[in-house]
Formats: sequence, structure tokens, C-alpha cells
Amino acid sequence: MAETLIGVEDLEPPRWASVDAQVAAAGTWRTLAAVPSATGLVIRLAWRTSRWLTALAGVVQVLSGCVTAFGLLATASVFTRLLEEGPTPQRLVAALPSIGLLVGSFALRGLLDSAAGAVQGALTPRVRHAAQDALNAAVIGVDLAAFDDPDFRELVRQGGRYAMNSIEVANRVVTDLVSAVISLLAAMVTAGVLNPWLAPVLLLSAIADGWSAMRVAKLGYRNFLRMVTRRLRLFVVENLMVARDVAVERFALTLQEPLMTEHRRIADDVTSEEVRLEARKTLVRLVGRTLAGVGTGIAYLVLGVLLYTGAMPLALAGAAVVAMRTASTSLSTTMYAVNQLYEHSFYIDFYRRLLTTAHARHHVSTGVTAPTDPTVIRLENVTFTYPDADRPALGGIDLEINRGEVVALVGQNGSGKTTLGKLITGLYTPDEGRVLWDDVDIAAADRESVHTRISVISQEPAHWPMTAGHNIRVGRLDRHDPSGAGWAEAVDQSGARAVLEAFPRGERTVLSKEFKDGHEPSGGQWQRISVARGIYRDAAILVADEPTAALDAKAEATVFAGLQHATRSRTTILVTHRLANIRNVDRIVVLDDGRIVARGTHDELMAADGLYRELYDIQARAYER
Ligand SMILES: Nc1ncnc2c1ncn2[C@@H]1O[C@H](COP(=O)(O)OP(=O)(O)OP(=O)(O)O)[C@@H](O)[C@H]1O
Repeated sequence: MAETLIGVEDLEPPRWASVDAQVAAAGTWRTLAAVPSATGLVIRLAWRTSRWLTALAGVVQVLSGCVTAFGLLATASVFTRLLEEGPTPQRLVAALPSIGLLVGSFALRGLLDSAAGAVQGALTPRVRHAAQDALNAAVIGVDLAAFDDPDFRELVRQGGRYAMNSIEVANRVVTDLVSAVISLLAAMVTAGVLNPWLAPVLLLSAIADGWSAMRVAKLGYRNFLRMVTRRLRLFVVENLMVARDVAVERFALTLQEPLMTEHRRIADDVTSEEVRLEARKTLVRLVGRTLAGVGTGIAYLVLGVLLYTGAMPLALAGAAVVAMRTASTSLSTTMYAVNQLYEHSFYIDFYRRLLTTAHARHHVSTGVTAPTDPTVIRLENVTFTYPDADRPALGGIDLEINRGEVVALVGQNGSGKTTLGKLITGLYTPDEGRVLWDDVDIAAADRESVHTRISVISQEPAHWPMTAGHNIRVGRLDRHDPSGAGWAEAVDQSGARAVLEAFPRGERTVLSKEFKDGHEPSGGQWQRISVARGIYRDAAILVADEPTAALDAKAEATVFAGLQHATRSRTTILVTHRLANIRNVDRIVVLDDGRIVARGTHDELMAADGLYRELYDIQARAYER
């Protein structure tokens, strides 16, 4: 067995991970700049979700901060009255109004805290939902090629996984921050009024706390980036251990144990990295705490010096201590909130970039509509390279297909037949050259107008987890077929009738083992359903990519007869290796290594004695034996 199950140890990290690693390594002030933009994004999301709730959350938090500030002033006043000169009963009576205000502020603060909790409870799930919805809208609109780009897929996976949580946390934290900052300001002002020296020294401990939290957040994010590929491996192996589509081979190849070993190996690595990370975080926190403690000590020392030198009367000492304590509590809440925002700002920025990247991959509509039923499809010098591939899958393709023609694409594995089918139908856009439907360049045409005209029967059809009937109707959900005649015709032409009848509940059988009582069709049964779906779509251009690869001889004959009938009014592109089936098509195009090497009718190509004849003779000999 290879040393690792995947076969290589150093999988390339996604491009964005290396870009982010540079960002994470940048100076504190540069990265701190991410906090306001992340906060802005969360507030905008909340505002768009519910203006009313967002405004209410702001008002409640501002009030809560003001009440804390008010309580602080009342406490200071109580202390000043109690520590004044004169008989104790008199001082107590003098302090009573302030005590009353203090009790009232406590009660009000309790009420406001509950209100803040209720508003948050109503707002946060809505914001999360809105963020997810915006993400879905961005991702669902990207072009097909984006899903061939592993960087993009991983960005979507990680973005969906981490960013939603971060947005939720940031949403809670932003509101806490408002009240914490207000009470902090009140405490600083009170302390500053008592003595100007008290205000700046209060900040000492906050600076130490802030430094350590930022370091911790950076360590965490860098670790996240370093572990991206290992976590991806872990995810892939975890999936392989339970995935149904590989279950048979997992058992037959006795891969359970190797998968376990591989999982353990990667997980051990990830775990020890995490343990190391936590140890480093603890050390940084310890240093931060120690420095913060020293900062607090200095603040109290300054207070002591002020009292000792008589710069501050003893009567104000109580108020000063309360102000310092409130300042310290609000400071820790503020610092905690800022740190949380800082830590989550990486992932929120990640979300923002995911939206931007996805939107950049959206097709920009030019308002041009593709022709409903093009008279001619013309490819002019078309070249196409898959994302991340180092050579083009197709190059220099010139081809003309007339309305109603049946054109077969043939060639060896990997010669580019499927890719060409996707370019003709506008599923992929060429890097160079043009694909014209009549005179419309479909790269510039509105996607919807192009896709609605095409029907694709895939080489590996999707197994839609729906009833058998719906698996065919999903071909065109908005088709007007009240009597079901169109549906019945597609079922008959594709040979799917016998398949549906064999299912336990006929067309009402759910085709997915994910559901209880779900049924799993065989490969050939799926294929016939997919042919029925392609015919039911009733589009002007039909691409059938190996539509009979999994079929028995009888089913194959039925499908070809059905397709021939269905293709009479359509332009059809047929990709197949079974050359005997295409002897009667209008034109055969032979591909080799991404290029068209021959074209013509069966007889012309046989006479030309090239690659087509070679392939045909090999197949014919196999049947003659
Ligand atoms: N999604 C993809 N991402 C990257 N490369 C791809 C992708 N799909 C196909 N390719 C590459 O493009 C080339 C052409 O593939 P294509 O599927 O078009 O060939 P084909 O002629 O249909 O092959 P087959 O007869 O095996 O179905 C191959 O080299 C293949 O490796």
C-alpha cells in the first residue's frame, strides 16, 4: 500500500489559504483594520434583516449603558455623602435619595438586560438565516466551471462552515459592545473628574489584555490556514468510511481498516497541532493576565499616592474605587467584545470574500437572449481549459451543426467529447473563440435563455432523491402537460415504462435509500430514467452523452429507436463509443486529444481509412469473434 491512502502527502493548499497566511502574518494595526469592516458587515446584515429589531437592539443597549453610568454616579454620590464629616445618622439620611436612585438603577438595568436578551434572541437567528441566504444566492448563481475549481469548492465549504458561526457571535457581541463602551466612558469620565491621573492608568491593564487576545486570535487563524489541507483530507476520509456510493468497494477491497488507520494518522497529526496551539495560547494568555494584573496594581498604586499626598480627599476615595471597579469590568467586557470581533473578523472577511468571489463568477447578463431554435450552431476556433489544468481539453475547434441534424462525437477516452458537448450547449464558456447560435455569441447571452433551450442526458446521470415520476418531470418543472401526455410519451420513447412498472410503487416509488422505503434502481434503470428526463425536457438542442452505456442490448435498441423518434425535430449531439449505433447519423465528428481529426458520414470516414475506421474495425472484430 502507498504510504498514505491518497498517495501523496503534500496536497497543495488552496490559493486563498496562502494569501490569507500573508494577511495573518501582517502587523497588528493592519489586521485590526479588519474589525470595523467585519462589524459593518454584521450591522448591515442585521439592518437589512430587520431595521426595527436592529434599532431596538441599539436603543436597549444604549439605555443599558446609560443606566449603568447613572448607577455609578449614584454610587459615587452615596459614598461621598457617607464619608462626609458630621454625625453618622445625618450622613445616612443625606445619602438616602442617592441609595434610592442606586436601587432603581439596578432594577432598571435588570429589566433592560432581559429586554436586550429578548431582542437578541429574535434578531440573531434572523441574521444567520439572512447570511446563509445571501451565501446561497451568491453560490447558486456561479457558472458551472466554478464547481470544477477545487479552490472555489473549498472556499464555499469553509465559508459555509465557519463564517455563519462567526456572524452569529459577532452579532451578539456588537450589541454588548455598545453598552460596555458607554459604561466604560462613564467610569473613565467619573474617574477623570475625581482626578485626571486616574483615567489613563485605568487603560494599562486593558492594553495588556488586548495584546494577549489579539495574539491568541492570530495564532488560531494561522493554525486554521495551516490545517486546511489536513482537515480536507480528514473530511474526505471520514466521508469514505460511511459513504454509500463506495460502500461495495469499501467492503470488497477490505478498505475499512486502512481507512481507519489513515483517519487516525491524520487525526493524530491534527490533534497534536491543536494541543501545541492550545499550549501556546495558554502561555500568551498567562503573560497577558500577568501584565494586566500589574496594570491594575499600578492604577491602585496611583490612587494610593494621590490619597497619601492629599491630591485627592479621602471622602472621594470610595467613589474612585467604585469608578475604577466599574471601569475595569466594562473594560473587560469591551476588550472581550473587541477581541471576539477581532477573532471572528477573519472568518467574516472570509465570508465577504466568498460573496465577492462568487459574484465575480456570476454570468453578467448583457440582455441578449439566445435564439429559441437556432438554425445553425457554429464553433469558431474554440479552445477550452479546465480550471487548474495545465493543458487545454479542447483546442482550435471549428464546427457547424444545422438545425435538425444528428451529429455524433466519437473518439477515445479523454479526447474531449463530453467537453465539446458542454461548450456547444453553453454550459462552459470557451477561453478563446466563439460559440454562435445563429449570430448570437452564447457566452454573452443570458444564461437562462441558453440553458432553457438545451437538454443534456449525462454520462453519469444525477440520482435525484425524488419519486420515479418526478425524476422525469424534473426535466422541465414548468412544462405545461396537464394530461400527462408529454410525460407518457417520454416514458415510452426512452423505454422507461418497463422500469417504472417494475418498481414497488410504480412511478410513486421514491428513488433514494436515504429515505425509509426508498428504492435503489440499477445503473441501467437510472440511465433509462435519465433518457426519459432528457426527452421530457423537450428542448431544441439535445446532447446525449453515452446514453446507453449501462444498458442491455434490448434496452439499448429501444433507447436508440426512441431517441431517433425524439430527435426528428431537434438538433442532436450524440456522444458514444458504440459505433454500430451511429452508422445512420447525419455526420460523425472524430476527436483525438482535444482536436477534430476527421468528420463525415460513416461511409466517408470508413473510406478515409483513419482513426474512425480503426476504432470501428476493432469493435466489429470483437463482435465477429
Ligand atoms: N471537470 C474536469 N476538470 C478537469 N479536467 C477535466 C474535467 N473533465 C474532463 N477533464 C479532462 O478533459 C479532457 C477531456 O475530457 P472529456 O470528459 O471531455 O473526454 P471524453 O472524450 O468525453 O472521455 P470519455 O470517453 O472517457 O468520456 C480529459 O483530459 C479529462 O481529464
